Amino acid sequence: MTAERAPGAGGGGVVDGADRGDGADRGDGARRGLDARLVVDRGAFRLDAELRARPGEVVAVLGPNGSGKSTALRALAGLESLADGRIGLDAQDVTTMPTERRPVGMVFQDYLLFGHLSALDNVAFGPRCQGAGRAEARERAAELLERVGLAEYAAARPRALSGGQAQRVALARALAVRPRLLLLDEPLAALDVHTRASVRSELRRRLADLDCATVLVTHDPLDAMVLADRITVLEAGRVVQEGTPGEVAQHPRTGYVARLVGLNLYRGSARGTRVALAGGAESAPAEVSLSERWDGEVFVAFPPRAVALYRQRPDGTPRNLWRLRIEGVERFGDQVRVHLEGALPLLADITPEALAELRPVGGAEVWAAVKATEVRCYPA
Ligand SMILES: Nc1ncnc2c1ncn2[C@@H]1O[C@H](COP(=O)(O)OP(=O)(O)OP(=O)(O)O)[C@@H](O)[C@H]1O
Repeated sequence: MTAERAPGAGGGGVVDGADRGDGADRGDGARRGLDARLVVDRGAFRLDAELRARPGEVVAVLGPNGSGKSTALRALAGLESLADGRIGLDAQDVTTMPTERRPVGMVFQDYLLFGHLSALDNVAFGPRCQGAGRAEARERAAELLERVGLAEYAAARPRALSGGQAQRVALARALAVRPRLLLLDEPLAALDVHTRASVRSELRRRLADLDCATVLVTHDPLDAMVLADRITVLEAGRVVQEGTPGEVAQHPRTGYVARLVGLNLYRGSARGTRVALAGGAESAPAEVSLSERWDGEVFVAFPPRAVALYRQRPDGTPRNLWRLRIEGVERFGDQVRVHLEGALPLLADITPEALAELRPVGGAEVWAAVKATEVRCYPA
């Protein structure tokens, strides 16, 4: 479950058994996808971060303002030169390769579509720059617009597109250069709140279909949780945590991460007002009840402060009630954060007085309750 650090010099970062390499260009054993150490000096600020993403994997770089997210993305795109480190892409060293020659597609925060070009010509722009003929570039652009569901908007100018559609054109444009690395800068920041949720789910599905490595930067934990397979958290130019969204949410390693992902988050399958959770690890799948009806694959989330803990089974049973084991307790601001395990892993923030009343001894079992109205649900 927990992220492992590669042992030894030059290792660092997260590895798994199947892909344990040191990033050297060595044919079979070489790491595919992105394998980078980015060192950028900007006077008082220094970015020194390792970033890895396998082909088909989406890695979110999450961090507060000024933590170096944009610097990292710009360095990957070749818009920022490295003081030290290396950028490997599918075992090729692209550290000093000029931006325009890198097999990298980028979606900028406000999409930066060319206002005077049609959607089709916007998408055809990259292939044209790479030397494709006009007909070939437009053919590839048409295919990509179709893939993002915008075939009928080929002739439209950017100003005639909604925010979500403009984002799809920007994505098609980035993919048109057949990138081995896709970079997304705050991909949902330009959208209003109502559009965000639907575009987020749609973008997730599109990213899941890609076979290139994807790195996106965001300061919104929800975007990172929903869009990414793995999250790398940057603070002050350094990686402070990395892992799957579940790992990062359940085991914050800094106050920033804990506040940021102050959510219990699960994925599951909804039917009516019940969600059967996926991947219940060693235990039987738990269920979460909702206050409204949903169907299909969803995320359910609720904050630790929405959890009440009881020694005895409470009367007037709330719809979500689990018997769980206390695994640990720590101070969390003026609250106490209780780590629970069992049918589902859970964080509960309660007052020190409430903890005193529970009188937990090691491994004690308690009842954890969450009102269905506290549970947020959104499409996976
Ligand atoms: N052009 C520049 N020259 C010098 N320092 C810069 C420049 N641009 C950014 N910085 C500094 O580099 C650091 C990292 O900035 P960066 O924009 O990468 O952070 P970020 O995590 O993307 O922040 P935000 O979420 O606000 O976009 C900051 O301390 C910033 O002040």
